[in-house]
Amino acid sequence: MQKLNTAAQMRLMDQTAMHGQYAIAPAVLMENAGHAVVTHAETAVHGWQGKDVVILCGKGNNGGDGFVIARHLLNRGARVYVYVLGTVESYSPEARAHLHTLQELADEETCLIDYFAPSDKAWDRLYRRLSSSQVVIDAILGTGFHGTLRMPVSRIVNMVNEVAASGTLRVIAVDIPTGVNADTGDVSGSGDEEAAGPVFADMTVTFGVWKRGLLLYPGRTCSGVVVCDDIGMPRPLLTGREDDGAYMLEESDISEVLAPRSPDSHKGTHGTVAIVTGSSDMAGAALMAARGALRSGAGKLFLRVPARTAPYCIGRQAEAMVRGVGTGDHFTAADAAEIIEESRNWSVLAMGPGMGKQEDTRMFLKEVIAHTSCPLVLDADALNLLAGERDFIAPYGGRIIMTPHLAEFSRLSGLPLADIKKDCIAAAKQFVREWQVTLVLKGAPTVIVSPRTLHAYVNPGGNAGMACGGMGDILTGMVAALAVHDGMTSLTTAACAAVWLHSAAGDICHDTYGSYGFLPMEVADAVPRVITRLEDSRPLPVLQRPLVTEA
Ligand SMILES: NC(=O)C1=CN([C@@H]2O[C@H](COP(=O)(O)OP(=O)(O)OC[C@H]3O[C@@H](n4cnc5c(N)ncnc54)[C@H](O)[C@@H]3O)[C@@H](O)[C@H]2O)[C@@H](O)CC1
Ligand SMILES: Nc1ncnc2c1ncn2[C@@H]1O[C@H](COP(=O)(O)OP(=O)(O)O)[C@@H](O)[C@H]1O
Ligand SMILES: [K+]
Repeated sequence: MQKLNTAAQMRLMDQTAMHGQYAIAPAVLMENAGHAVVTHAETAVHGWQGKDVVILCGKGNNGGDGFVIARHLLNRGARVYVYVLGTVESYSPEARAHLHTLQELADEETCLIDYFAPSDKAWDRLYRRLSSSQVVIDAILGTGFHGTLRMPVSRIVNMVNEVAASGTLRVIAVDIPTGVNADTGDVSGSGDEEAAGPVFADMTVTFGVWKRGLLLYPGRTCSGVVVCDDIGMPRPLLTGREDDGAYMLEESDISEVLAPRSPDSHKGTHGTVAIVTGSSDMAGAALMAARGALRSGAGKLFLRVPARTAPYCIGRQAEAMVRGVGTGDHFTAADAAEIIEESRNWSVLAMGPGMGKQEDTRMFLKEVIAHTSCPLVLDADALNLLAGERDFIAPYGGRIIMTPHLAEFSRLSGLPLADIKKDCIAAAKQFVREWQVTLVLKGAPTVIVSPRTLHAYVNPGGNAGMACGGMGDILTGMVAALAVHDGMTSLTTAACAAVWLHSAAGDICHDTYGSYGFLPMEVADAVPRVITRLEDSRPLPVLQRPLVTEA
């Protein structure tokens, strides 16, 4: 699991490393940062020897990294053209020291330093320099960026993007591309066509730990391939938990929590999953949720649908035990007692996909939530029906997982869609603080938040081929099956595992079909292969350990 930090958390990390107990000299961290960029980017640019490299150095410490980069590139045989956007006095002591060293190396031939002062001539010179170079290093702004890019940075960035679009210039970003908000992934110019956009990099070498903006869209689109280098930060700072933590899920996190099946297990060991959902014209949603659960290892599966939906479901998924409830084409309050009674034998209950939005279905839903005791997975129409029902839900939140996509989340929470998109991690955490549920905010990427710790887990996988009706229904069944998977330590752990497996199965389908036309059922059918891959990759039998520390 990789930490995903905000700019403020990075500042604190830097402060603790340099001025706290560890007392690392600031120039050393900057040295390590610059050296890391040169080393990691070497393969991406097919070697530095003989390359012409433009290094754009802003007036903060990101620019300071640029001075270090220039020195190391000279040693590797490149010619460097360093554009300095700050004044010598304005730099931090460590950046100034590195600039001083570089000045000693300036020879007008292999190392040219230009204190950039905008003028027609200067712009023209920069454009020609970019056009005749093979690589540009974006050391303009790092985690200190906020708001919208201002002159002269805005024009420089536009120029870099324009020349890079011609295809001959590789763009390497230092720490984060200039113009990407490290906390949110929002970028300069979003929503304002007049404003300058961010740098679009081929590669970003980031320092210490990942910044959230490198993983969240649209920032992720600007970052290219991301490499994280620890630059010698003390280990406790790299791995310690943060108060407002966010973490990126990785394959090893999931393989460690999915316990191998015990050879003498039986169907009762693997959980009795109930899916209570569907309505007259949405039988498919119920069937897809059922398939998601079965392909994720549910021991037994009960499917309960409205009476008139049952004929479309019976026999379509032979493994599911299907029955119609009531008399109509959607659930009504009168159907609740039967489900509540049956739930005594169920390990988990999922509701919502294709359930419809009738008022009497809302009554049914609230009755079932209030009078059952097993974990509940609520998706799709169940969430639409519960919009604004925070006070009703919160007391039951400890056993509820909600899996909204962004539009459902907007309806449910009352937050405008644009605000959610601007900072989805903050929106998800705020919601969980109030509603007290485990939240799976689906999208690209999907964010899971634990109600106990308020930590956010971000799943980087999946692909645009998964943007297809029914994909979420599969996930609903998967979350339910994993919630009662042998050895899961919390609903948050189960939700993380389900989301990761779902996206990895989607990525297998992408490998086969590309971005178009693979089906939700095919994603479900790929899940066992993902689980097998995880089992095969395990070096040794592992002891169960919690993915999510809930203490
Ligand atoms: N010890 C440290 O602090 C280390 C920091 N490092 C580097 O330092 C960077 C952070 O340095 P800083 O905090 O100095 O921040 P930056 O270098 O990102 O830049 C801050 C400057 O940018 C200006 N600025 C902010 N928004 C702007 C906008 N919209 N348009 C134009 N100018 C804008 C600010 O006024 C400020 O002068 C990191 O990203 C990393 O590259 C590395 O050297 C590793 C060690
Ligand atoms: N571009 C994408 N990248 C990654 N995952 C995606 C992408 N588009 C969709 N998905 C995933 O597919 C699923 C779609 O769910 P949802 O919108 O609820 O579909 P439906 O309601 O039609 O079943 C979510 O898990 C989402 O994260
Ligand atoms: K940068």
